[in-house]
Amino acid sequence: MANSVEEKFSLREVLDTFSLCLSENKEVYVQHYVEGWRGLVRFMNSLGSVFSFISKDAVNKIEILVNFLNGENGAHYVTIQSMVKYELDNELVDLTRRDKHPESGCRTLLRLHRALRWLELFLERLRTSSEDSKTSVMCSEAYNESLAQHHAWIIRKAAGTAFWALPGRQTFFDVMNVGTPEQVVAMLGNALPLISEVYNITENLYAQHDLLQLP
Ligand SMILES: CCCCCCCC/C=C\CCCCCCCC(=O)N[C@@H](COP(=O)(O)O)[C@H](O)/C=C/CCCCCCCCCCCCC
Repeated sequence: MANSVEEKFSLREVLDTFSLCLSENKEVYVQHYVEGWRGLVRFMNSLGSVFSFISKDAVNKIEILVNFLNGENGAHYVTIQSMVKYELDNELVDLTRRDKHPESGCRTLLRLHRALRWLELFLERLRTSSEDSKTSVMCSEAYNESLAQHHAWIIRKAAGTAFWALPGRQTFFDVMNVGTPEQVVAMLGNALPLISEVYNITENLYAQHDLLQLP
């Protein structure tokens, strides 16, 4: 009993983790970024095994970044900015096709970065939704506007099927464990600008170095 209380998911805590991502000079801490994703994956796992193919991929990418952070060159992976500089300076990124560095930090983080755009779009829809809005529709619209453009047909099909298994809006809100729908809306209103800022800083950094299409 004590365990289940301790482990109860709170979306507020997860989104707070994203607020820790930014340093004073607006660099993005990799540690907090992956912690934020870990929390989101926990939330997704609580929705059922139909999402496990998605969470496996996310966990795999989180682990790749954690291994860099804990590895001998970990000091270079403290922020996304230092990671990009280190990997580019040392030719550790496959720029045109996957070859010597198929799992660089830069390409791995890019996949999560694209997913962060999906999250931003989905949460914004959720924030402005009404009682009869369908989470499956909000989720697939957000997906089609973001991640889908980078996914093969088979992945899009599987994702589209999984979205139909999403619980309704009220159950979703309950699992988020934030409080009343009004409190959820307020919390999303506070969290979204932070998520957008992390997204925009990363997007600009990747654009500046021409890294947005890494294979
Ligand atoms: C209101 C509560 C907040 C919502 C909580 C959302 C929880 C979401 C948690 C995790 C999201 C999944 C992140 C997925 C990362 C996908 C990265 C990716 O694009 N990987 C593909 C490309 O990788 P490489 O092959 O190039 O290495 C890979 O092919 C993908 C495979 C799996 C399918 C990914 C489908 C993504 C759908 C995202 C929507 C998740 C919906 C969850 C609904 C709660």
